Amino acid sequence: MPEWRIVVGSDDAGFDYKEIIKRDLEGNAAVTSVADVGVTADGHTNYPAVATAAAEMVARGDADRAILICGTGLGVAIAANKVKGIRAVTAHDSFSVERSILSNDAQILCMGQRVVGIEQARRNVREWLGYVFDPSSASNDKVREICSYEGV
Ligand SMILES: O=C(CO)[C@H](O)COP(=O)(O)O
Repeated sequence: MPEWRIVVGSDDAGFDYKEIIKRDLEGNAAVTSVADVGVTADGHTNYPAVATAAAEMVARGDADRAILICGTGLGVAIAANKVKGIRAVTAHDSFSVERSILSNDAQILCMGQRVVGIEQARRNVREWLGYVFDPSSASNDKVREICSYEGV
């Protein structure tokens, strides 16, 4: 079974889901650590700061993957993708979650608390943990093309 160090983050609009998903991750045998870059219950931070903090942890190798939640899952993905080497996607359905790993080798899954129901969001995370990118797959060339555009 793969083992994951996960970082989670959200803005105010994604706080409730972030907390629920964090608890799920802490109880998941495949997860060895969960770091939380905010926001806290009483704190306010705009989504770009949270998303780039989590993405930088992944880019540095301090975490394997990240989950980011905002209202739509869009802003956190845009911000996280500014960090070199990061592939962050917004995905709310099972198939997209699967392909985000198997096609795109994306390290960051973003979801919107105002878009997807909590049970689907939790399921997405459970399934996401079970997928591992296969570098010998036909998708690898395409992922490498993205990386080389970025100089990674
Ligand atoms: O969904 C968001 C960004 O994509 C965020 O939670 C809310 O952003 P806002 O509409 O700019 O307040």
